[in-house]
Amino acid sequence: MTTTDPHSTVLQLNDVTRTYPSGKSTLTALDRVTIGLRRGSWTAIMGPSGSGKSTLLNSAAGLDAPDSGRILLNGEDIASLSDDVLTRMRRTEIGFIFQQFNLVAALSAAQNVALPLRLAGRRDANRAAAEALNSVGLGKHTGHKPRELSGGQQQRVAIARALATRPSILFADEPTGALDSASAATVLDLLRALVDEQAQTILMVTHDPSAAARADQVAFLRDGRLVTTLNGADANQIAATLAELETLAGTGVQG
Ligand SMILES: Nc1ncnc2c1ncn2[C@@H]1O[C@H](COP(=O)(O)OP(=O)(O)OP(=O)(O)O)[C@@H](O)[C@H]1O
Repeated sequence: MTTTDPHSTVLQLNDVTRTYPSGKSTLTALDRVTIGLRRGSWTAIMGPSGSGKSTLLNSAAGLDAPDSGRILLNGEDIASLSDDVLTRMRRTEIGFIFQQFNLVAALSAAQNVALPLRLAGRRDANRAAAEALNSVGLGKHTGHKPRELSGGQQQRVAIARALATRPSILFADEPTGALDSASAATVLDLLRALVDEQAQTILMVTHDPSAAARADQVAFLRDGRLVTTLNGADANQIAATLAELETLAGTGVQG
């Protein structure tokens, strides 16, 4: 399913709306969001608490179905896929990394990375896992359990695991939220290199303006709406935009 067109749109959300029941009314977590991610681009999603960032990530990853609108992954409408096909697609076309790494504590780094490859039926899972760990600079730590690794190293194992199946897109939910600034910088350098050198596509939710500044574009949500996008902005510009949105969040005032 992976396309090799260097300029292709990997992920496209068109007019995506997601509501939740809230007492007698409904809460609009995503309000007609439209955004496209080109291959080899890194997009950060920011916004005040409750603005819809997690809902956007979960919808884009096919974990949560929108009420209306379309989500296309490599041109395919994920709503049109059967559960089986969607599950298989998630295993191979989508990688996920989380704030708390979510590694299996009882397994070594290599076994953690081999897991998705085994699920995908790959016979060369061990070799591919070793290669993936090598590529994130952890070739000497393949036998270590998560507790024997630093937070930054654990996140790099998680990145190797997420990318082992060579997915079209990597979803990152606060990937540096649990890291000190030096480890965060190493992880962000790795993500940047994946985008620049391997044309990896990344969609990242973060509260940290300096993490968002490493992305190519920063999309800001407020009250479920995509209100503005910055390209190539520095951390100060991003922090200022976020602060402005935080003062307006929940007011219904259009920024
Ligand atoms: N399962 C759910 N049931 C009801 N309401 C929900 C549910 N999930 C999210 N919401 C609501 O939808 C809105 C958007 O939530 P979401 O978690 O996407 O925001 P967020 O920007 O990720 O917030 P945070 O930065 O605090 O993680 C919030 O008002 C939230 O309370």
